[in-house]
Amino acid sequence: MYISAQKAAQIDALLMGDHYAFSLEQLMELAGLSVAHAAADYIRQQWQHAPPRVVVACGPGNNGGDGLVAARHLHHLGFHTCIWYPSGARSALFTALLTQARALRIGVHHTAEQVALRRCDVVLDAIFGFSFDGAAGVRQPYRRMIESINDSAAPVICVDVPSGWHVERGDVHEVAIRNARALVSLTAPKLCARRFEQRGGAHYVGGRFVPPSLCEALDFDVVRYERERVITRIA
Ligand SMILES: NC(=O)C1=CN([C@@H]2O[C@H](COP(=O)(O)OP(=O)(O)OC[C@H]3O[C@@H](n4cnc5c(N)ncnc54)[C@H](O)[C@@H]3O)[C@@H](O)[C@H]2O)[C@H](O)CC1
Ligand SMILES: [K+]
Repeated sequence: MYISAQKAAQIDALLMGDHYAFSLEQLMELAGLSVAHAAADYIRQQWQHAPPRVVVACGPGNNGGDGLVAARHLHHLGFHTCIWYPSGARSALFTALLTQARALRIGVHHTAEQVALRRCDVVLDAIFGFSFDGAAGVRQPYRRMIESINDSAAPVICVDVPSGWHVERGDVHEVAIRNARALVSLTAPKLCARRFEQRGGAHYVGGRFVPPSLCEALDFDVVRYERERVITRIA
């Protein structure tokens, strides 16, 4: 069930290829919806009385896009949410996601100072996913972003991969998210999720839309989902 970075990229390419014809918009919406449901489930178990502010930290790629979608769904689920997005939108899709968030009065910030992260916040880490390459370290402004999340000691819920972790080998780099409490794997857990589970973190999987023929073609399994749920907790 645990897959390599290469297989994760192959799954995405096949989903968006001629045979299955999903659009990136569709996949991101499904991913972000699953992330919001998993984050809400985790937060409601941990903070029964005073739900925290959720700071959604978004990186420059599609993992960041999942974060932008999740921020909107978390708002609809009743959470106080803000977005931390240093790169700004780089395509019409991301511009639309920001417009949708702003229309809900979700704050969109560029710097750590504007976000003013506090220990009582929860961070949704959507900085890097399965395309992270840590061989030459983390480039700015994301190095600073990860360091200030670590300095805040706020608990972190990670989208697909804890940012800065090696997608397969886990927490082996100098700059990486340290206070990861929960992980939401998308479609199938990446190999680093094994290390995450060994540390006792809560592990959810989302993405209840993958055609069985695609699993067969690429030789991987998906988790079982109960009733009408879009996420399942596996650890
Ligand atoms: N199948 C699904 O369920 C879907 C999952 N999705 C999410 O997409 C990400 C993968 O997205 P991708 O755009 O390929 O890459 P990332 O977001 O992981 O990051 C690429 C981004 O980061 C920059 N970068 C890479 N290494 C570094 C570094 N060392 N320092 C600084 N910056 C770095 C790179 O230049 C790019 O800009 C997956 O994990 C899911 O979360 C999709 O939503 C589609 C469906
Ligand atoms: K992440």
